Amino acid sequence: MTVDVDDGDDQVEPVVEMAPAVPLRRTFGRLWPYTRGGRSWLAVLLVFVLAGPLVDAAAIWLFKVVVDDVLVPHRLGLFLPIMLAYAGLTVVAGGLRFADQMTSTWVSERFLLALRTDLFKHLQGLSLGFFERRRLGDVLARLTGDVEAVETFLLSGIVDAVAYAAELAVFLAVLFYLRWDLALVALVVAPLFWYTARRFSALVKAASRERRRRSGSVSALSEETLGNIALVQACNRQDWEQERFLRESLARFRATMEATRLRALFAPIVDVLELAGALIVLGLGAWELARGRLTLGELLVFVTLLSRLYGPIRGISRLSNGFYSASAAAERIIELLDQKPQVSDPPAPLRPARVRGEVTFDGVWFRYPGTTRVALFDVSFHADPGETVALVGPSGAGKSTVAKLLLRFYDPERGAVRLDGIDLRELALADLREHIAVLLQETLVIHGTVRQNIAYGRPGATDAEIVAAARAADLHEFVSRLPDGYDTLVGQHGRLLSGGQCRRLAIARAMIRDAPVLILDEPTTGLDAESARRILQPLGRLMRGRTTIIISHDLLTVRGADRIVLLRSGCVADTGRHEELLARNDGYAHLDRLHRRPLQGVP
Ligand SMILES: Nc1ncnc2c1ncn2[C@@H]1O[C@H](COP(=O)(O)OP(=O)(O)OP(=O)(O)O)[C@@H](O)[C@H]1O
Repeated sequence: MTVDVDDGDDQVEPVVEMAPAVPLRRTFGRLWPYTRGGRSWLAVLLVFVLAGPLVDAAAIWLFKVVVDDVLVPHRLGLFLPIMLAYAGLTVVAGGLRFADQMTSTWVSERFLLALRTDLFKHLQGLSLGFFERRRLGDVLARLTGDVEAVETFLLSGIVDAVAYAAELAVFLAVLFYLRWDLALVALVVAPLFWYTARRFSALVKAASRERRRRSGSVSALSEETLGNIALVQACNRQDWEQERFLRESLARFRATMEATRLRALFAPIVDVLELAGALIVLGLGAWELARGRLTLGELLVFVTLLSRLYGPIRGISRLSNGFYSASAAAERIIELLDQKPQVSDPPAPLRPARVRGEVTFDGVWFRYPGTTRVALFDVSFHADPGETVALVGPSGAGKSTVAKLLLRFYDPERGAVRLDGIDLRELALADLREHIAVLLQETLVIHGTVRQNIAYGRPGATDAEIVAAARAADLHEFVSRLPDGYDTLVGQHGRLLSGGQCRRLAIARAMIRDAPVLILDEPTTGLDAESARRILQPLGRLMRGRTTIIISHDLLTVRGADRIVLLRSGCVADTGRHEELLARNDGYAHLDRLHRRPLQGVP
């Protein structure tokens, strides 16, 4: 592998933007609710964590007793009970460590579970517009890597901080009890620890934010390249993609090295500070020993306790580095959690008992978020229950936008879209979409069996209903010939099915939804004449008795519609039946001629 990609990153548009900085307190407040359900265990964990240093301090104290009361005065009778006490303390310490490890893993994994599932739920509720703006790979990286990284921030962070604080308190108390003056001297280096930690954490945070951003970029590029592999290979863009990937990976590598360099530099600096503290105390201790103001046992215990004291001080300083790097991940999660869906349920949604399927667009104006161009411009049309309304017009006229508004992926800027006379904004989103079945241009097939794909339209559908839907979609015969019938896996994106079969699968799925309103977005796109002809019949069965909004370039498929709405540049240019429009609208007649031309000469 060559690693000589120029780092002239500044001129290149960033793959993924840096998430906005969030103060630590807010990060904490935003993530704390996810500990719900595990808080009592967190309290139990704290008890274990607090008990640990007490047991340790007792063991160290026993050591002093051994030296001063057994070894120095040669009173060996006390040896056995002291050893038994030692053994007892070791067993208790081991038990505490086990319980501590199990409980802390449980608490942190529960926290991650809650955070990740909530984030996933939140993402699923976000509007289509969010996904159209964001790079999916980056969103996935936040859902996986960043969630994982944030754990340090909240749980292990808190627990370790409490544990260190407890150790500090216990050991300091014993040190002060032994010799308060020596203890004070030992603490002289503490502010230096603190100052160094503060300086380093700011630098570590900057490097960590960069690292997380680049991880998102790497993930986004992987998803885009591998998801479009056919295009990449067909256009021979592998080298270019490799270069982009390498550039982001290198940037991530550099950011990781920078964070590691800072952390690695921090450790020896702390060692030097610690050694300085210990040497001062040792010097003073030896002086006191020589003058008979300190026993040997006391000095040994003092130095041992001192080494235990610096452990937590060093730990707390290290923790602040970990805190800051985890908060870089937390910022990326909070940015997602702060996203509000562009459309949401009304506070008190109307719940009509029965929907007949009357669709009305009433003076609808619409602009895609973040754009200035008006996509729909005072669009009005009406479909009575059971009627078929066709939306036709040149590419970019706004036909698919009408469908998106009917599904309430977006809300109109002005005007209203109504179902049975009720503004869609007054209905619950789930209820609205329950009443609409949709056949998109790109047929969506999930990785699963034929049966699962059809039943995706209505969970809980019986086998008989699935077969009936497949029959109506002219799919049953084909499925019956498959080796595993309805249990045949269709492969990711329906790779094992032809375009026409995928379309019929989608028809079966729409059929089983049995919704009063149907949206057909270019139902014959991408199919050859024979396949297109073969789906017309099942489509007809699907449309029967339902209000159908059919979007098509192809005037031949929409001639029979009850009404045709001719859209041009986001406006309704004309409305009427095929013959009426043909007679009075030159633009429509022109479109019609365009569609006929390729057919001329066909026998
Ligand atoms: N997500 C989006 N963000 C911004 N602009 C968009 C978005 N989707 C569509 N547009 C713009 O809105 C206009 C209408 O697009 P729309 O997809 O509704 O046209 P269409 O008539 O369905 O075209 P086609 O027949 O090619 O599918 C176009 O100018 C398009 O560029």
